[in-house]
Amino acid sequence: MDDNEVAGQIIGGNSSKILVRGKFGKRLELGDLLIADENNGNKILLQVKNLEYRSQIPQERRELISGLQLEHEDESTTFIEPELRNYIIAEAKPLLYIHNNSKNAKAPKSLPPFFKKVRRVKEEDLKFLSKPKHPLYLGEVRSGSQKLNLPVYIDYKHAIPHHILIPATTGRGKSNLVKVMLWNLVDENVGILVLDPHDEYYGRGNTKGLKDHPRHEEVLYYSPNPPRGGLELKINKKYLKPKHFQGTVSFTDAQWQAMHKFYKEFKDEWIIKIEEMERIGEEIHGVKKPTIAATNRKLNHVLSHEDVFVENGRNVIEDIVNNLEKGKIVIIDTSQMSEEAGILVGSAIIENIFRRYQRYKAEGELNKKPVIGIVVEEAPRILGKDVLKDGQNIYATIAREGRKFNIGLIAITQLVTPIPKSILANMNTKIILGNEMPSERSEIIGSSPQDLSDDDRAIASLDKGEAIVSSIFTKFAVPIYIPLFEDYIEKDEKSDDQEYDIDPL
Ligand SMILES: Nc1ncnc2c1ncn2[C@@H]1O[C@H](COP(=O)(O)OP(=O)(O)OP(=O)(O)O)[C@@H](O)[C@H]1O
Repeated sequence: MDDNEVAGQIIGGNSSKILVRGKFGKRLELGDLLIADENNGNKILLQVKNLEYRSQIPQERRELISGLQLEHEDESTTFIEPELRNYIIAEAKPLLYIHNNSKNAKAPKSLPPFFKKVRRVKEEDLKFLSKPKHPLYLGEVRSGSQKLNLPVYIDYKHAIPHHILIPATTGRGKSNLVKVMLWNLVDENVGILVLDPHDEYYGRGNTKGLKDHPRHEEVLYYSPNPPRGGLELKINKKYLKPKHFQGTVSFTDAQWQAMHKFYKEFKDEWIIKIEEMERIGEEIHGVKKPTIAATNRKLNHVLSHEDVFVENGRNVIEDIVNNLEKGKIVIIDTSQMSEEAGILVGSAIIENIFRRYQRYKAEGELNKKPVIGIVVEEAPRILGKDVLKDGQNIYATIAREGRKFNIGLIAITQLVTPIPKSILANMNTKIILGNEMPSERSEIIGSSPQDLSDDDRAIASLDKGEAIVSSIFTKFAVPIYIPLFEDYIEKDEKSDDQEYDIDPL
């Protein structure tokens, strides 16, 4: 190894913590990826988890020296050979044992050689991070705060049905990450439903979004007031069922019973009939007048958006599901609706696709269908313990059973603690962005596929766009940098132009 490349030297440790003395002037950072080369060409990948000052000078003498410097501001009072007597020791965790062809990597079982010099990782060391058959791009490998030019992908066909969780406090880049992910999925055979309560993914007006994709015909945008190129979100109440209201407002047992009785009796006229009975003040099949009135009031509360919930017209839910099944991205703008109405719209669509995919599985047709991903923002609204205590909604059903039917959630959240542990543990890919709340970090770490017990501070100090991917589909918890969407698509457009320039046509 060229001496210029040396970042430090191994001076001890054990199988979970290797001690590396950092080279003076080449500061090691938390999260840095290091390589210890073995003589046979194999390598051990290490990651800096902790940094500590060490000094050969006794504490009292150090205090004296610093005191002299402070009081006399005398620069010459430095200690002799500071690089030898004061230095930094890094604790580095062995992450992987990489075979000399760099294509194979497994968990390390032996220690790197004692006194071995270590260097910083290079792109070619991580060739085993190859592009999978069904690529879902997440960003570039990051060593500490340095970005490498090495893309990180997971295979969406496996990763989406195993669910993806994106936790972070506000403003750390969750939506940016999802935009980058979706941009790259437009060309793939995967159906993605985006329930968008902030209307931030399509890119209305001058903001950039999925509408700017060269193949924007693969992206459908439904909104109560769509711009040109968008579609009207008008939902015929006839196609709503009682179970779609699970997770919207809290109904009593008697009110649920009333809804089911009306549905059984009047089928797709059930909502209209409840309204009618309330108006004329009649009882029906033993459902008491006050129950009818209260049920009607709650239904009206959820359905109060008259421009969205209408009494006639085609079945838009069916259209949406058909498009998902064709592998398209469907964005539903729920920004102008109440939270409950947005949840209802999502439930009606998801319940429909779930039913269809259950049928395909029973018929042995499921493998011919694209995988379906469902992007949900503010996940505790639908997966929170307090919501689920009223009964399981379709979102929780997908979190628990979707995998069997190739349907998965891409759940975005600021808080993970309100979500039941059993659901968190089922989310087998976590893309963890910065989080300053200790209780949240500890819940995320506790439910992660890889051991992140040493990463608490690293997660706290992640900058915008920096993340850690912990997944059963990656060989280690990969630190990544997510490009800014606007820059990323500009580059993508330029690289398309270049390809066009050299086209012989
Ligand atoms: N990878 C990145 N590089 C640089 N800046 C970024 C990156 N990701 C996001 N940002 C910037 O950070 C800001 C917040 O990003 P974003 O809206 O994606 O965060 P968020 O976590 O979704 O926030 P919120 O929870 O408030 O919705 C944006 O203005 C964006 O420009």
